[in-house]
Amino acid sequence: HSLRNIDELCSSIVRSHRETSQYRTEELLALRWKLFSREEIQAYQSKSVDEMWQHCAIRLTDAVQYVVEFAKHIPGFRILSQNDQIALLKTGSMEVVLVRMSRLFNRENNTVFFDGKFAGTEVFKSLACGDLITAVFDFAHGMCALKLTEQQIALFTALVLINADRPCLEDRGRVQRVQRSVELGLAHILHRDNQDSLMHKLYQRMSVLRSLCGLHMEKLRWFSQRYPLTAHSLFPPLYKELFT
Ligand SMILES: CCS(=O)(=O)c1ccc(CC(=O)Nc2nc(-c3ccccc3)c(C(=O)c3ccccc3CC(C)C)s2)cc1
Repeated sequence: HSLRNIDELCSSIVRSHRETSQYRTEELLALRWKLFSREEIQAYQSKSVDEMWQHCAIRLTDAVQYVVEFAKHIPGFRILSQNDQIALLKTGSMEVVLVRMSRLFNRENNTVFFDGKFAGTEVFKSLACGDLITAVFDFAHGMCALKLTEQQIALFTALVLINADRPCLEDRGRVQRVQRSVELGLAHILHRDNQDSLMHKLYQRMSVLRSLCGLHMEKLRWFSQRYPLTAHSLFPPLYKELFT
């Protein structure tokens, strides 16, 4: 790995992160204080469980769509087999969405960007999965505390996605080689930013992410047992494809 092609790898990952971030951080920071009114919060809280789940699943699927685009622009990702690309997206796309979402988290009033404004946990009450919501907010809080730059987020999310430990990979060796180059890219960026100490913190975040996504899958299983019709016919196809 000459330094030149690590540099090239980093810039192509940062470029595809920029091109596939649904919202640019700066435009969202302008919205930071746009909160839901009492009436709007009431409206969310009076939705039925399956209505609110469906509403969220649609927004989550939008965000996942951009992650799929991001993955397709990562040089090493494209050379993997179709099946390995699907396997990595199946287990990694939600994790990438959660990392990306945390850049739009306002730590001052503990709100996350949702449906065009910033929402506190009370907005998600009718989902009936308070522990998942608390865990998502706590994770976002922890990510914000690291104050990652967009470039660091780009390399970190590429590493979250290209993970050779994922289940049912056909060519684990090839994924390992791509993962290694992305790891070198992240280490290069952190060294350049004089923040080598962040690396082990990011690895800790990755294990929190894994348990958080496990909780999301567990809640989704609970939901689809209780509301099979909604889960099977009203959820977006991509959501079903990736999360069930
Ligand atoms: C991710 C790319 S981005 O450009 O940063 C971006 C792009 C778009 C948005 C707007 C957006 O869709 N925000 C959503 N927020 C939440 C949410 C919800 C509960 C707590 C915290 C955030 C969504 C969810 O549906 C969600 C997310 C994580 C776990 C669980 C759920 C709900 C389950 C039941 C489907 S969607 C935000 C950020």
